[in-house]
Amino acid sequence: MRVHIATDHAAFELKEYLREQLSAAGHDVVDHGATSYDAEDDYPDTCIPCAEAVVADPESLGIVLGGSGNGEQLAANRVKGCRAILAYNTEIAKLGREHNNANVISLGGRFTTNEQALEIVNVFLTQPFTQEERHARRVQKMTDYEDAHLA
Ligand SMILES: O=C(CO)[C@H](O)[C@H](O)COP(=O)(O)O
Repeated sequence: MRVHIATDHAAFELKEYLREQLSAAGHDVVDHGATSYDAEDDYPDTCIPCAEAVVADPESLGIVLGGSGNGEQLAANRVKGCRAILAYNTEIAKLGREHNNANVISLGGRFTTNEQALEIVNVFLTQPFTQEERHARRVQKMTDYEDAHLA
């Protein structure tokens, strides 16, 4: 699967780890930066382009990383068509795919080990959306809102 990934400085090492692990597992990983550690960088600069790439490539999924994951999720969700969840365990990641058809996962690198993050990401990448009517209906209502109100 093609996987778009982005981070700020706070999870730079985690991004490098995930990129290596996911590439080794056969995923086509597209790295949207940061490309080096810079304590003054800003998460919207990498997370928004990452979310844009996911929306433009509907077969792909995305990962945004930061210290908490909060701002990174917020930044990704500025992009029309992006459904980013903040996940802190495997069950939340699973539900994000099953119920919400999330296409981006946000993780807080200051609150998870590299190994925990990889486990969460692997669940996210492998769990399909259920397609159940009630979940599809709710996701569609968000899409309808975007289509009606967002450029
Ligand atoms: O998690 C984040 C945003 O939600 C950022 O990674 C975090 O705010 C960066 O903090 P600092 O500039 O103090 O390293």
